[in-house]
Amino acid sequence: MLAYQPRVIVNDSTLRDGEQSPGVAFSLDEKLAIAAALEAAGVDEIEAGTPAMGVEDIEAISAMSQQARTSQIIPWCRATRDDVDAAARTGVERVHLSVPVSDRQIRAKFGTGRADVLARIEEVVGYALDRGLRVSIGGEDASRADLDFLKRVVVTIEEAGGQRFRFADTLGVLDPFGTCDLFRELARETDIELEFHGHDDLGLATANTLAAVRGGATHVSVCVLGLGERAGNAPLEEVVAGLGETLGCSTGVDFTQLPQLADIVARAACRTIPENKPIVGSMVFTHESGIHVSGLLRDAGTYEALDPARFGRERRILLGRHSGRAAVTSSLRSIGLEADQQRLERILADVRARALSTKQPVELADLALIYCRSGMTEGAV
Ligand SMILES: CC(=O)SCCNC(=O)CCNC(=O)[C@H](O)C(C)(C)COP(=O)(O)OP(=O)(O)OC[C@H]1O[C@@H](n2cnc3c(N)ncnc32)[C@H](O)[C@@H]1OP(=O)(O)O
Ligand SMILES: O=C(O)CCC(=O)C(=O)O
Repeated sequence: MLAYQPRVIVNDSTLRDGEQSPGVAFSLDEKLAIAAALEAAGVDEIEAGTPAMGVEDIEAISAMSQQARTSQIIPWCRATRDDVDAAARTGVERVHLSVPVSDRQIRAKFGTGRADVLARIEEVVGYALDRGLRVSIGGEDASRADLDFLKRVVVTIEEAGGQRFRFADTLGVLDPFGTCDLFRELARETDIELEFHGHDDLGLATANTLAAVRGGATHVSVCVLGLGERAGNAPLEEVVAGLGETLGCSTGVDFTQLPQLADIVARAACRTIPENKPIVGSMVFTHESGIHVSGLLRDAGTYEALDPARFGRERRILLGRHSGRAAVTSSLRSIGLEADQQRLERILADVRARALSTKQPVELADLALIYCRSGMTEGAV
């Protein structure tokens, strides 16, 4: 039997933490388009913004909530009555309330201590429940908090009637083994839902998110393309693919929608998608090296663990400085050309030289020219 959830709920925060990326600002139309694309991809929950920011944000969250059919729209709030009141004005049914839980943040932000945080949770959860809202609580900086205190936090949430605790690795300082252990400890303490929100300061956000699920997290907080504060958050596309591929968990996300979703978000965020970005980068299903291509042409599984078609992508073979004979022969055949062994050697040498001089892949049109030239050389000899 699996020790972790076979169906993990995805909470996408592109429109909240994602928009907190320096310089990123989404218009209402962009927010509605992103929310629609997230829903079309099968994302369960959309953290849609921060009502405390003002009327524009309240109206945007409200508009997304009216548009949504299957995704739950959830506003992000601080743990205050005023923020709950602002959230209630959006007309949503659920609210997420965040509170610092590390001693360092509690002291700096509230000038108080742990008892104050527990009292705030109790008070504000009750306040939100009285307004007919379902409540989850976010523990900001949970990764630097005392574990025994975190256990008291989850018990307090449960007793107050909250339904979820989000563990935030706010500064991205956890490692996967530690994350898994922490979730095992918390899952032993409570029956409420447990969510992980990981930042990527050490490049570990995806790994930590998968480890949290392994430890008992029921929910994962992610952003498309890993947008978010500083180095960003765990990328939605990596987490859903990783959960499926490595843990065999389903998320309900339609992987074929991921490239389009990434394009919509990248455009709205004015960010380019790195070519090697897992799942959605333009080059991640493209192969050049001779040994790989020779293997792939016999059996795609030799050098491809992920089937590009599952992600709405296509395999591409490019010619370049690392190409071998099998790749060149196959590319020539794709444009109706054949070369004997000697001619193939000349073509391969030319392909490599061209790739080096241009620092670009050698396109099929270039290959056709190289092929013609190799015929002329042959005639001249
Ligand atoms: C790790 C994260 O991602 S946390 C989410 C970060 N998101 C944002 O900051 C959203 C954008 N923020 C904003 O638009 C503004 O900061 C607002 C509207 C939320 C608040 O604006 P202001 O009233 O001008 O406050 P300001 O930004 O100067 O400071 C934040 C205040 O929230 C308090 N605060 C911070 N976190 C919490 C919390 N979880 N619960 C209660 N209060 C909190 C701070 O202590 C500070 O209080 P103070 O004004 O009494 O000193
Ligand atoms: O408390 C939360 O909801 C998490 C807030 C956040 O974005 C973070 O701590 O990184």
